[in-house]
Amino acid sequence: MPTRAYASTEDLGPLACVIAPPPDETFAEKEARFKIEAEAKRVSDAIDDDIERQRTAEKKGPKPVRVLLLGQSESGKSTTLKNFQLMQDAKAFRAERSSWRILIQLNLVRSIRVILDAIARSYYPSTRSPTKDPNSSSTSPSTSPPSHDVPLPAEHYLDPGLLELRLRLNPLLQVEEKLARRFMVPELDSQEKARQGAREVAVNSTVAWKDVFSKLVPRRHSSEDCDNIDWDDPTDPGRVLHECAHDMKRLWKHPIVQELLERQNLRLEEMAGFFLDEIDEVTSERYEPTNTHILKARLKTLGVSEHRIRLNAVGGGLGRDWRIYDVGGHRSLVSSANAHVRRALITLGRDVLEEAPKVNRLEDSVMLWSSIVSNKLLQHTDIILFLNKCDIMKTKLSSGIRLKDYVVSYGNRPNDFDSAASYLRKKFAGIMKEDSPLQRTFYCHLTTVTDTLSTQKVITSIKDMLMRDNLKQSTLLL
Ligand SMILES: Nc1nc2c(ncn2[C@@H]2O[C@H](COP(=O)(O)OP(=O)(O)OP(=O)(O)O)[C@@H](O)[C@H]2O)c(=O)[nH]1
Ligand SMILES: [Mg+2]
Repeated sequence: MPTRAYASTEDLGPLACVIAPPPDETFAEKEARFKIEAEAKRVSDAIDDDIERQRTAEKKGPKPVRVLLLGQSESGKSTTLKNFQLMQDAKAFRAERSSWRILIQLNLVRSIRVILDAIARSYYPSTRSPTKDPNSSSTSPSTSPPSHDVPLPAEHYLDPGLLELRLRLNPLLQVEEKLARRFMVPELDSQEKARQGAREVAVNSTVAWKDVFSKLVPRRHSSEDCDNIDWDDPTDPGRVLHECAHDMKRLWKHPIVQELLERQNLRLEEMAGFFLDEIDEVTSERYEPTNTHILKARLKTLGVSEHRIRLNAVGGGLGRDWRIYDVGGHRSLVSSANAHVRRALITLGRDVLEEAPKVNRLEDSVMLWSSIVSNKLLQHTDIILFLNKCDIMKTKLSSGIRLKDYVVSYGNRPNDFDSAASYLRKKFAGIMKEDSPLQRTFYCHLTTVTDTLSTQKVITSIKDMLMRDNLKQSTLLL
């Protein structure tokens, strides 16, 4: 039985004062306290033993494969991580669907808000939109090109059908407010806030966000599917969404809204977390997100988060532990890389045909790539480049958008995907050759990480390469 000798009150430090038993403690209270203390010590010792066992096992066994995901914000780092998690344990991934469900609903409501704000801007073209208030919980798309406050002809914005729709969709905004308030992280820097016009739903790496989400929806019992959601709960936000589904579709398809979005240069379908074409599915009464929906869901990451997964070895041998570090945003990328010595680093590029307010996305990717490959601390690290969002690039090129308008040096090369991809590969390979302090192999994959099948093939080839190379002390940085 643990014992504690208490000195006289004058000898007690501030902590001892707090934990000291009351001076008038009875015998029974003392017994109860000893029991609690003994149990706490048992738990604490068990945790210590567990940590020690893990440490010893890690020392004895093969070192975990460490992978760092780097890239600009919205380049697809967290989506790549989701693919790793899906590969590791599809069942566990399924079990988290109730948490993703809420996020997807939030993404959908956010798109509706963007439309409602665009309508509001057309009423008051010379004023700022209601979402420009950084303290507002409303969100606007971070991927949106700068919108132009173009007024609509009066007969359009006074269209009674549109006015009625706006009123009918008001409850949705309250749902968004309620959900988003739980997630808004007041740590976005002011530059980022200005870029977004308002806060985006974000999660800090220190927050167990899936727990937070799951608490928003009463659960029945834990299970591997969405059955752990109490579908009859009257406060489930899914109910409001279901009731508003028809109005959401009418708003999105409304010809005046389409005209307005076009005038304001708002291409919602290119924005992260776009579910307006899947309203029926997302708002259905017992909605369970598919893997594709989960990969499309957008939740901005803040900070660096570590994820531990175990992947099977090549040919079915003993698996290996992997530590994957997801670095939110694009700030302090290289210093993050230095802080975590890695076996692998994956960097992802964004859609190069996207207009950014100040700098062309390709230039942005080139600068980032150059700063990583030239970093002396990473000179022994092999780096794997994902040129991501190839689906978007393919669609844009085939719709007639010309790469040379974004990348002058592309010149008069053919404007098809294969030529563009080959040009970009060569460009990044050339930078590595020129800027890297030591010669190293250029690994590059053209990816669409929202496509599970193709991404899993890429990950498998990377996994096999890393596991084969486990005796080599080289480091791969993604
Ligand atoms: N169409 C398409 N969308 C993608 C692709 N990769 C990612 N996305 C989407 O882009 C959005 C942003 O992806 P994330 O994985 O959250 O980006 P991130 O790099 O983690 O961004 P931060 O957390 O801000 O650092 C998500 O909605 C993804 O579903 C892709 O290859 N194609
Ligand atoms: Mg992220």
